[in-house]
Amino acid sequence: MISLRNIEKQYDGVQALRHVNLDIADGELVVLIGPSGCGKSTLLRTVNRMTEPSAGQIIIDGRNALESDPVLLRRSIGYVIQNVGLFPHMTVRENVAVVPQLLGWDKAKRLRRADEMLELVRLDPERFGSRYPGLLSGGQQQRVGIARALAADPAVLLMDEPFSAVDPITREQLQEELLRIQRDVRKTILFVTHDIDEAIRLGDKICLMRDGAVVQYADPDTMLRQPADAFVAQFFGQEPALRRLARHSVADFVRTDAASLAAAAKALNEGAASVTLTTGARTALSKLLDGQPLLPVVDHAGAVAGLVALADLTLAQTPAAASHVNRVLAA
Ligand SMILES: Nc1ncnc2c1ncn2[C@@H]1O[C@H](COP(=O)(O)OP(=O)(O)OP(=O)(O)O)[C@@H](O)[C@H]1O
Repeated sequence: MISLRNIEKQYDGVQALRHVNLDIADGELVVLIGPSGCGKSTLLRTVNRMTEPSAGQIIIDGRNALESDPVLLRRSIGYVIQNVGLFPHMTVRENVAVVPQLLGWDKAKRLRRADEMLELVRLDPERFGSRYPGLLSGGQQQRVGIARALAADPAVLLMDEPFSAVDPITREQLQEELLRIQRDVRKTILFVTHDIDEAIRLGDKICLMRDGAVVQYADPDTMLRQPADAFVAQFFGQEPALRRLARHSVADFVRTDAASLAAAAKALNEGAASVTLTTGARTALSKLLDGQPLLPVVDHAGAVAGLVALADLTLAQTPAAASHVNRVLAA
């Protein structure tokens, strides 16, 4: 459990954080979001004391973080940033093993651990372990960054816009991977983003900030259904029901009956664009709105897994489609 109590931060003349109170339960992924300059990164960085608060308390698992040795504190908390910050002259495996090395693990143990972490983020250690980071794609580097942050098995992970620098398709894959990893490892995660769909997709809770203060702290569904004020409602936009689709992937809507599988196979043979089971439901909806009446769905091996149709994803188009969508959204 992380408890932030009455946190204030002043820079010369700027009140970056105002009276912030926030409790983050163990194993929860909390997304910080809000307009540019509202204090998201500053708040994130107070947790491992890269930024020292001007006032307030930070309690991590009952211990006052402001009384801990800041260097040891930082080593005990994973940190992932936008451009990863991998060491270019070290191999991928050595990069992942950096914190275990600082913690004094012996070489065999830390390299074994690095390979386990690379497998966790689905990078084959045989193929990627001895490469240098400059030879990896942006998405692969981001996976290495996550593997590195998890290597010493920290209970807490801080992620500051980790997926902002990659293309939208890679971003969706990384989001899916993070959710999968989180199901396995259950870390307490604070995650900063600018992207509302990303916040809704990933957050167990969302903390919306404005001018250094918390405006609303709630699970995504509550935030969308019961915005605390006009600012929150405006921030999340006019279409809360469509926003809620962001929590879903194609797998939640896919039709897998024999007729659908046959139609999907036929469409694929005719060269139709496809989506995967992990494609976000909103991405699938935009493709369908682009004019394709149905989308074949394939699994990770490229095999036909079913199809999604516009009626499945547009709310209330037909009573049957609406009730199917509402069933999924209510689940
Ligand atoms: N080192 C610093 N010195 C002075 N002012 C700072 C410093 N770091 C941040 N600030 C100011 O504190 C406020 C909050 O900044 P912060 O980076 O936390 O916001 P943010 O919500 O993460 O912004 P963005 O979304 O644009 O990254 C801003 O007004 C910023 O200009």
